[in-house]
Amino acid sequence: MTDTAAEPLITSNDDDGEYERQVRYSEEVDDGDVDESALVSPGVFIWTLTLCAGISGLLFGYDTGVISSTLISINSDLSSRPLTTLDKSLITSATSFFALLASPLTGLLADAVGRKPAILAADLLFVLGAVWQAYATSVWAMIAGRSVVGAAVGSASFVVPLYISELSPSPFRGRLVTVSSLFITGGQVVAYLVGWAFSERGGGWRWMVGLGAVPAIAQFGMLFFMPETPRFLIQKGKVAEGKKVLTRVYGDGAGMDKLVTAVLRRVEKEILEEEDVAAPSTVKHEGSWKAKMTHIISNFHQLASVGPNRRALTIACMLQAFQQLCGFNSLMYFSATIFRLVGFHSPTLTSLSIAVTNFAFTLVAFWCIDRIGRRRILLLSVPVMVAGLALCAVAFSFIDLSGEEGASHLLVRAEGAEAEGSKVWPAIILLSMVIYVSSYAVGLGCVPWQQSELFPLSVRALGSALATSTNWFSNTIVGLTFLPMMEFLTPTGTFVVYAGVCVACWVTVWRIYPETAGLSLEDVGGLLREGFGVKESVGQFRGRRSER
Ligand SMILES: O[C@H]1[C@H](O)[C@@H](O)[C@H](O)[C@@H](O)[C@H]1O
Repeated sequence: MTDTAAEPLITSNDDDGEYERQVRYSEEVDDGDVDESALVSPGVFIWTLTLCAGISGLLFGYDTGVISSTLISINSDLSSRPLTTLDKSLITSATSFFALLASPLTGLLADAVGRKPAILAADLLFVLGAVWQAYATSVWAMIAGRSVVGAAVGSASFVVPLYISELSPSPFRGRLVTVSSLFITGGQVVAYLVGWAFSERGGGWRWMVGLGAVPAIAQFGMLFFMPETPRFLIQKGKVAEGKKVLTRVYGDGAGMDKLVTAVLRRVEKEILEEEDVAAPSTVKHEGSWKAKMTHIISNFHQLASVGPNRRALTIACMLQAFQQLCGFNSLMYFSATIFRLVGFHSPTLTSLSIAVTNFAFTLVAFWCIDRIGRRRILLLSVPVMVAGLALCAVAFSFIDLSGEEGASHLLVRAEGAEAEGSKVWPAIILLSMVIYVSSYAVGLGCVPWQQSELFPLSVRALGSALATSTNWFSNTIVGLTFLPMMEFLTPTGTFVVYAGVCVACWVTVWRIYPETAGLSLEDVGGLLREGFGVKESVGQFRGRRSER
């Protein structure tokens, strides 16, 4: 390792973000020998931070999962009348729509004031939204409450993986980011259970939605003990503080001080290299509003015009779009409806099996995401999703859904009637959905949330935020189109369409998604410098695996 005890590359001269930079890195830094692969486990400090931050994931899962039970137990409690289909659609889609709007705004906030304040802001919104919904007396008040929760979910869903990924040592980054997916899917299971527990009580839905405030308050309290990410601190010139956090992340075992200094250098080097590319006016005088606006515009410009950034954005948005367009959340929102339609007597319990399968297989992802690699997991799991969907499509074609009203009244039928006939095909539908959900949970359910690692520091928050918006945009589309598709394309046609999306996903992943497992955040950028770096990354990954 070269001269790790030398002066810092970026020196701070005051606390308010104005700082000088010393461009002297080229000869002194050789980061090729930063070897994090010798680290054995993440350590208590990083585990504590990951678990604290993960609470936002729990809220994300809870608030998106609880809506199906809430809708069926509201009865006439809002606006003194039963909910119409339009009310239900608006209440459901308000969340994803506001999540879509909130992500880029929080991206700017996370860039300007930090990742930690962005989590804090999301907590305040979670509490406000929960209380608002719990006291709502009209449909519009409920829609407003769901919108506030949506803004919270949108912010949290992008900032938490970003926070964890910027804190994690590279060998564990995939796993630690997947912890937030575990919290999401765990939150969905809790939401189903709470929904089931309160569904028979008068006004029980107020408890369902109001309970969401509790974890948010707890996380808000814990946040004060959580640090900002070292990468953000160093970028803002707070090098000593950043180094302190890195030291706590890596621990003070033998050789760790060298490793910490080397990681610090690598981050500094990346910042300086990026600033060489950016317009000089955006680097100096960060205090004024005009400069802030120029900085934001320059970030958008950098994201769209600099080759590696554009490629990172393409991969991240494409993965997030496929995560939703493959139709998974139509099961989350409507599985009870589907199971009742095909004749299950306890549809809520059956749909709980979907949520539990999703959670259980996210645990499998947690185990294998760094070992097997992100790309390989997707290439292996997406074909299984296709098989599950194809089986589901075939099984539906053997079930007679024509009835008196015909397939055009699926929702109404689902509430009143059941399909007649053999129990075999409904069981096959359940089996096919379990196959589909388990393969989704292992791959597409969590790999796209690794998005932050694709972007260099200067555009990481903004890039991740735009990819998260793509997720919520696609989520809204699936939410709005699922029932009409079931009606006009038939259930068989609908699941065939989702299978087609999965095939497109597989081809795209195969062509453009490089293997990023085990690479440092700063090295991923190097892969995307000339192209998508797929071949090179796969070769490097094999090399790293055989060394271990
Ligand atoms: O990663 C999560 C997870 O897979 C959830 O189960 C799903 O509901 C979300 O939409 C997704 O973003």
